[in-house]
Amino acid sequence: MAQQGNLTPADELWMKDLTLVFVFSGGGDGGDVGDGEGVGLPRKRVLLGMKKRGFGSDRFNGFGGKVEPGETVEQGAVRELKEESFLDAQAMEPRGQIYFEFEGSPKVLHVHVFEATAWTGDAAESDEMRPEWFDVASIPFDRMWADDRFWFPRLLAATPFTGYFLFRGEQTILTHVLEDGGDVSFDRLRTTALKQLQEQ
Ligand SMILES: CNc1ncnc2c1ncn2[C@@H]1O[C@H](COP(=O)(O)OP(=O)(O)OP(=O)(O)O)[C@@H](O)[C@H]1O
Repeated sequence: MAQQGNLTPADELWMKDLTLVFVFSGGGDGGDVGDGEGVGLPRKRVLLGMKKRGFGSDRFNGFGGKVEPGETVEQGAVRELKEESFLDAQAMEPRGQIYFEFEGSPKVLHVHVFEATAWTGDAAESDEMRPEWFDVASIPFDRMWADDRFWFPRLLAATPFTGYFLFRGEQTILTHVLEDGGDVSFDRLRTTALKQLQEQ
C-alpha cells in the first residue's frame, strides 16, 4: 500500500472558487490576433500568460484568480481575464472543473475552467502576467502546472471534464482522476482517487 501521507478528513475540507480562462485563435496568417477571430474555427493558437508573481509564478497558465464576494464565477472569469491580459470577453463557455488538494492542507481549490469564445482587444502585459500565443501543437507543458497536460486535450476538443488532483508540494501529483462531464461530484472523484492511491 502506498503511503497515504498527511490527508485531511473529508469533513474538514473547505473549497475556494477560482477561475481559469483560455482564449484561442484560428491562427491564419500568424499576424495580429483580435476580435475573437478564432471562434468556430479549428483551434490553432492558445493565449497563455507567464505568471510573474504569487502562486504559480514562473509558469504559463490561462488567466484567472479568486472569485470575489458578490460576483458570479463567470463575472470573476471576465474580470480576471481583463485584469491580467486586457482582453474583453463577450462570451464565456464553461469547459470543465478541476479540484486541487494539497497534501497537509484542508483548502481545496475549485477551479472553473472557461473558454472566452468571443472577445475583443489585444493581449498586453499586466503586473501579473506576460501573455504569449502558442501553437496548440507546441504548448509548453514542462513550464506549466503538472496537471495541465492531463486535461488540456479535453479543453482543446471542447469536451467537458471534471478532475481531481492531489499534490505533494507544487510539483508532484500523488494521484488524480479525470472524467468526462462538466459537473462530476467532488466526493466521488476524491474517493476514487484516494482508493487508487491506496492500491498503488
Ligand atoms: C494546482 N494546479 C493548478 N493547475 C492549473 N491552474 C491552477 C492550479 N492552481 C491554481 N491554478 C490557477 O492559477 C491561477 C492563480 O490563482 P491565484 O493565485 O489564486 O490568483 P491570483 O494570483 O490571480 O490572485 P487574485 O485573485 O488576483 O488575488 C488561477 O487562475 C487558478 O485557477
